[in-house]
Amino acid sequence: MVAKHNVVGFVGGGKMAEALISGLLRDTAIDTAQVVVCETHPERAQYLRDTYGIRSCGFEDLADRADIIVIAVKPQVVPEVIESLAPHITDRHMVISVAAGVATSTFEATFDRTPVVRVMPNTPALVGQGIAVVAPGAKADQEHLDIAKRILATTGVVLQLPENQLDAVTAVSGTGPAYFFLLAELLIDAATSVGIERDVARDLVVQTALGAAVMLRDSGDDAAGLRAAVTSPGGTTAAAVDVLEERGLRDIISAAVHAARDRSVELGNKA
Ligand SMILES: NC(=O)C1=CN([C@@H]2O[C@H](COP(=O)(O)OP(=O)(O)OC[C@H]3O[C@@H](n4cnc5c(N)ncnc54)[C@H](OP(=O)(O)O)[C@@H]3O)[C@@H](O)[C@H]2O)C=CC1
Ligand SMILES: O=C(O)[C@@H]1CCC=N1
Repeated sequence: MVAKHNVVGFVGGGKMAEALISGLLRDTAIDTAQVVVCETHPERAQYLRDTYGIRSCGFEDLADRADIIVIAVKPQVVPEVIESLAPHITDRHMVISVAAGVATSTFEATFDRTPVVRVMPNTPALVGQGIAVVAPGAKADQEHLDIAKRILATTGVVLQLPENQLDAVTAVSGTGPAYFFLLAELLIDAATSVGIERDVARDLVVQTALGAAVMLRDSGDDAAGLRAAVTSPGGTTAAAVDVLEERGLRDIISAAVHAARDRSVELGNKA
């Protein structure tokens, strides 16, 4: 974990910040006094105070208390956050940004001596099952990367990749939970259309997804191999997969990932 003297300050207290805060606080070595948040909505700030026992404050106070500043606002808001933080950033700060698409150079253009680490986490961080990819900016050294990795490790798996892969990562694992949630939503609806009660359908779909994910992770076999093992010749799975292939699921998934990657690039260009 971060050291006892570190204070992590979140700018933006939305869904992603909450997932990271919950992970941090699951680590028994970190105290609630080591996490602060700056959030514009008073009721959201209140919720975070009530739920996690952390403090909320304004920009100046946050920069004063925290040495690790996590940027967790929407990419479109990043420029105004940089402007608001700039007068308060000193040599003791480092910045971790989770904003989709926003390059470390965007921060470095204003915070010229500040180490910046760009991170793409995902919301399963909330339940300790996240995956986050970290990429160092020009001023970040191994110590800053290690701090970012230790923070993210409280929420799940951490990988390091070059920053030029982060838009693609955003399209796969950052956005990825939504692909699986949509599939679950559609499967549950389809289950009810063949006569299964909705709550039973939910149990069937959730446990099937969990079992498939654990097999993918632990069996040593790849996705195609595991699918082949379910697919008896001339059987039910073949009937279903034929429909998915004929109707273009491969192209649909590929187009979706490209669209998400392109949007990440676009968000970064606007920031
Ligand atoms: N959600 C996800 O799955 C993931 C999100 N991310 C990234 O995390 C970042 C946050 O996303 P997410 O948590 O979903 O977004 P949210 O909108 O849930 O959270 C952002 C919060 O910050 C508040 N806010 C806006 N401006 C300021 C400001 N100037 N100072 C303080 N707080 C402010 C927002 O208020 P308001 O609503 O008024 O704008 C909102 O409550 C984004 O950059 C996103 O790309 C990365 C990986 C996954
Ligand atoms: O939808 C978004 O833009 C953010 C980034 C990745 C997941 N959610």
